[in-house]
Amino acid sequence: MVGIRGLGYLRVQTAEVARWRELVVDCLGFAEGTGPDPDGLYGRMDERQARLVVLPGDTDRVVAVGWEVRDQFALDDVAEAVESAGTPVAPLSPEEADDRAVERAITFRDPAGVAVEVFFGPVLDHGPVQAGPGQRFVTGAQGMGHVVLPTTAMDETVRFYTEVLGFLPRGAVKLGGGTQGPPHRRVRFMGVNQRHHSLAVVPAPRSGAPGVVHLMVEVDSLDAVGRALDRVQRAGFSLSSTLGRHTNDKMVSFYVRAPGGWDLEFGTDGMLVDESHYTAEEITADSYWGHDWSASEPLAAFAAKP
Ligand SMILES: Cc1ccc(O)c(O)c1CC[C@@H]1C(=O)CC[C@]2(C)C(=O)CC[C@@H]12
Ligand SMILES: [Fe+2]
Repeated sequence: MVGIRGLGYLRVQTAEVARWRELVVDCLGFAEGTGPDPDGLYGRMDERQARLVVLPGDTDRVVAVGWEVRDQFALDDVAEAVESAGTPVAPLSPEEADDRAVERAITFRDPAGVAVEVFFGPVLDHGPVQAGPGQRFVTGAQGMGHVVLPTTAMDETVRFYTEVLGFLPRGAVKLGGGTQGPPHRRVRFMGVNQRHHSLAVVPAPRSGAPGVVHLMVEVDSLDAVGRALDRVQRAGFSLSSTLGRHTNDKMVSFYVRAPGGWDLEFGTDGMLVDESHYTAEEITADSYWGHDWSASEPLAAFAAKP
């Protein structure tokens, strides 16, 4: 389909690694792996050594979004396409690649200012994935999940991901319920595999930390979502949105606020896109039911300049 096959990993930094551990390990059922930074948190979902890496830092922000390609040839193709589009590309050093448990990777900035890494050859950990009881993450051919990135350069960001990196448009939703009159601002969804969207971009008033709106991960049962929802509430995390079912990817999910003012979306029952029939549609509601955002604090990405 396209060079990039899926969301491979997300690296973030935080001033509150311990609270992150309570959220992702104790509540959301990530298995805890090990990695090069003894003070970091390495969240496993499957045979990969780590999908969600939480590193200690003084501010809360995304460090890198890692996209996976098939092999070394696909990686070279991506590097060439990005360079030709006028964006400087740097290889990661062998030490940096080891650090990420991949064979080789490159890095560059997207028009939203996010550090992107593209890699091939993830190193596997064949030990059992000690995820939450009875819980399995949905990854494999659909990748780790999806990320939603804020951008002050909407058109360039969408053009970059679609025309340079080969992401496929997977529809849109107007912001403000479409009541504001043209020109409309839209959230745009993009995919690289059968997961409806691996990436969405949202127009935002400013750039900078945290540089992300949410990360979505999927599990294989509604009961696992419900139990995680019980645990996040018992552990005193605030729900950004109640449980609901989205109209585009059909995912049943809730959103929980992570330290740093962005969200983790935790869902199940996402649809599989069949590219032989799919056309990009515009939805007019987030959800069939649920997804009440009214009690949540504003996302840091949409707050006025600090
Ligand atoms: C509409 C939708 C479909 C599938 C998703 O995985 C998903 O996260 C969303 C929600 C996107 C949602 C939005 O459209 C408007 C602006 C919102 C409410 C935010 O500020 C965060 C989530 C955003
Ligand atoms: Fe989402």
